[in-house]
Amino acid sequence: MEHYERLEKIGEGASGVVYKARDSRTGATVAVKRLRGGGFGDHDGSRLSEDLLREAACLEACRGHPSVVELRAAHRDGAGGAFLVMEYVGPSVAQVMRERGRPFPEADARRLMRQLLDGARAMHDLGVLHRDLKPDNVLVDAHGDLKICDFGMSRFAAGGAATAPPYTSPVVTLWYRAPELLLGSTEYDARVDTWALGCIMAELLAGAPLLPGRSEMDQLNRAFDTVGADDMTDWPGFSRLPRAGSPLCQRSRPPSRLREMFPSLSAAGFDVLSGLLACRPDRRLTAADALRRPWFTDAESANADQPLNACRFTARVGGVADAIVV
Ligand SMILES: Nc1ncnc2c1ncn2[C@@H]1O[C@H](COP(=O)(O)OP(=O)(O)OP(=O)(O)O)[C@@H](O)[C@H]1O
Repeated sequence: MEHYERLEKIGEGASGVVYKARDSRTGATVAVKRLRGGGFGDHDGSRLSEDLLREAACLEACRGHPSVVELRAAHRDGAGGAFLVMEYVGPSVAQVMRERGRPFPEADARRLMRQLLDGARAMHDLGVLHRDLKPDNVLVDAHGDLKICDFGMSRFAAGGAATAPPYTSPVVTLWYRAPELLLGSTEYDARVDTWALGCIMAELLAGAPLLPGRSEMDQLNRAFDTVGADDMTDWPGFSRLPRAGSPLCQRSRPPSRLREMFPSLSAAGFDVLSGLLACRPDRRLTAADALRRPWFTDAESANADQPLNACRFTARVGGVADAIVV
């Protein structure tokens, strides 16, 4: 860590603290995430090493994709700490939305979703599940482009018995958690990420979270009441869900309210939104499917996706940083 001059704290979460820092060898501004110990398995640092290796390995696999934050280095220090050094990007979409205080127009939302879906498609092709996509984990750079960060919950899911299901449940922050996860699934796939991307798309368009649940069951109720239960009980994987017997699944539900919630969204935009937010995983769009829908492929929409004004984002960076004394 002696090469990194700590500048200011820029974030803090369950897995660690993130600082803006300067690499004294190159002068580059970087983000350094110090992974926190804690929990029984950390006594000898083995759990910390495992977490560091997994987050670093998933980031490393996606390295080079413009919509994924770039890993520069991963270190363990003598004091039992672990660090990830990444390119410094900028504020999160959550911070930008809070300070902006109003929804994004459809053309901006489409441009941002194209980047997020392309990053997700690339990571899913590589067998990486992010498992914690949310506006806090999407960063905005000085050009207004998005980069997915925080691979602390991610894991490899493809190939080899060691990576086959069952997977951990619960994963994903409550408001962005797919119905099958809320029902306890341990055999989920990349579509848990595309559900979260559907929630992010709705949030960009509405300026507020779509499903701000207070508990797992409240979250499931809100999901069913908003997008419809979509014959969830007929999904072939339904009977294997640990909470398949929940009375919430038997209750009759009104049809989806999504269209009335987004009346001015174009038909092509609604096709993507409703496809990402299909309750049944087998009917939900993958990231690759979504990118092939007319909202993204129409020549007119491709041309309309102009870059957002960079100043809109950079002006806010100083306001959200929390300066510390080094
Ligand atoms: N490369 C980066 N550039 C700029 N800011 C970053 C970068 N990486 C992380 N941050 C900031 O730090 C915050 C926390 O980072 P991260 O999500 O990786 O930590 P975490 O401990 O896993 O958080 P959580 O528990 O909330 O998921 C992010 O929301 C973001 O604001």
